[in-house]
Amino acid sequence: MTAQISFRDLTLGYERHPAVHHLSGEVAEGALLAICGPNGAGKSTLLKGICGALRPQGGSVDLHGVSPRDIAYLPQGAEIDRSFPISVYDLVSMGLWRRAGLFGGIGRRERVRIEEAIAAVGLDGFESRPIGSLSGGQMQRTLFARLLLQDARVILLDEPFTALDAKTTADLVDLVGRWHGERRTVLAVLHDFDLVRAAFPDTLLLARQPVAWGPTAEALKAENLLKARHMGEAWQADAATCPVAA
Ligand SMILES: Nc1ncnc2c1ncn2[C@@H]1O[C@H](COP(=O)(O)OP(=O)(O)OP(=O)(O)O)[C@@H](O)[C@H]1O
Repeated sequence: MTAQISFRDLTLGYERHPAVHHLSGEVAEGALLAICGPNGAGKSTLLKGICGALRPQGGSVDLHGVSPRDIAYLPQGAEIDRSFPISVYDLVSMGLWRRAGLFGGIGRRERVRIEEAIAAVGLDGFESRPIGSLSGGQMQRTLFARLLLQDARVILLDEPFTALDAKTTADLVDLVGRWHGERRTVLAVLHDFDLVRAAFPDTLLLARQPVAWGPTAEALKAENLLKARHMGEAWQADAATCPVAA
């Protein structure tokens, strides 16, 4: 196995409060990994640590030559500002900015790629719509089209299918499968265990500390889920203490 991401006794948190700690292990290049766990388990925090938005309080994340800037990261819907006055076409085209630059640089070839990405997510005809007028599902399709253009080796998705209908979910899960087929490394935070079992070969079950990590059927065994739940309930009481970060 060639490692794409290595965690070494990683601790991530906010001020002195750790949200993820004692995480060690490797994500293989080309892996399709679900990250599951109770609310507040540190799942979003882990993605932020991988893409460099949050610096480790302890330990390290090694991306094996991939720059954090070359990672495609889709945050939770709530963190995306939809009041910004921009069209579907322009938002999708931002997926090319690393190559084309922020201003100009979009020629005929790039325009074809943008149109193809919009078509691939089923949004033909929506090109000039302001993003503020889109439904939640249409917005998520738009963001996936932008990811398509980013052409990243590592893709991080934070609850990408939450509040989507079955058809939109199925279409976007297909895109994730396509990235997996292209041997990109995809990590997705998910709460829907049925979906994880159906579409994600491997799972990291997190409750601040790793509870289980491996083939999905094994990681999501009832006893592991129970353990994660108990660990989740336990930290509510004394969330502020951590011998590692203190
Ligand atoms: N910006 C922040 N400042 C301070 N604490 C934070 C911040 N963001 C998250 N936290 C805390 O860190 C812990 C982990 O949060 P995180 O968002 O990573 O959990 P999660 O597993 O993604 O949860 P959920 O399933 O509810 O989205 C929580 O206790 C949360 O309150």
